[in-house]
Amino acid sequence: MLQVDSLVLTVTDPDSGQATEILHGNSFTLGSGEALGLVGESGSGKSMTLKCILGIEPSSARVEGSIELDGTDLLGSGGEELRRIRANDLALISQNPHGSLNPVLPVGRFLIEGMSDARSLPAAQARTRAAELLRQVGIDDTERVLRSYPHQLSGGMLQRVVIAGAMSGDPKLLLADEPTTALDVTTQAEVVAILDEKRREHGLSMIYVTHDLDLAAAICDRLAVMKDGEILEIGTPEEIRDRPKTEYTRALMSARPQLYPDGAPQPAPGTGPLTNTEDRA
Ligand SMILES: Nc1ncnc2c1ncn2[C@@H]1O[C@H](COP(=O)(O)OP(=O)(O)OP(=O)(O)O)[C@@H](O)[C@H]1O
Repeated sequence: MLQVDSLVLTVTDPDSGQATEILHGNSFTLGSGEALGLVGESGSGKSMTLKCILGIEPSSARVEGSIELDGTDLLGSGGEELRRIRANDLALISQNPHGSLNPVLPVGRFLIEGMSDARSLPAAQARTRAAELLRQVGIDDTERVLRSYPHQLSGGMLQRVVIAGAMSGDPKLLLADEPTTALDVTTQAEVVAILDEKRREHGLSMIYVTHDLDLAAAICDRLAVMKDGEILEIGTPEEIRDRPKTEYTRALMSARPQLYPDGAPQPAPGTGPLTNTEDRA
């Protein structure tokens, strides 16, 4: 469903006029319902890859190559149509959920406005649907959360709200950019579990950006290892573990001593029932 071919991103410094190539001709594909982990150290170009797909690269950037979503080249001409496709078919879950939510709107309004048929739904019905969305991401006290403003909720609760909002828009592809980095460890496991569960339930494709090879191996079908703007190798977690093609991948794994400690794939993290204990509101 997604085919990225020879993706090059070049950024020009507005002061010096100097051009720097950030992504160096990367190619990868993503099948329907598949999850790909983009793994690599800081600055390797993971977030920039997602930004190119979303069309939110820096204004000083030039993107070359092609990014096809179900046959439509997102880098092609036809601005309005491409914007519509991106808005309907892609959903971003970023590191900071505050960036996805309007601080002056209660959470209920955010969810209702994100519903594709919001305008045609009677208010009470939209609210019932919003509450149902929250229940699906493990939030029980829906009335209070729907009334709350983002600053009144914890990061973990907000990230669940963002996931609920993403699901309500019925996207084809989830782009998750280190969605749990800002959360405490217990909450991280809960949010990853809910994201993984909902993605599978809805049959969505996903690109999951992370530094954490263990985590990516647990929730993704394939991993792409990135370094300095280049994808070095792509393979299943087992292939990356058993037959790493590059020294860099080997080093990345040896820097993670807990990866496959028994030689067995790790189970998906935190698949138990969710609690709302991290909510401070
Ligand atoms: N707005 C920008 N303008 C110019 N260069 C940028 C900009 N944002 C990031 N870069 C550069 O692009 C490269 C890739 O950055 P990117 O944010 O994609 O890395 P990353 O792998 O996602 O790292 P992290 O895990 O720290 O988020 C880095 O060298 C970074 O300095």
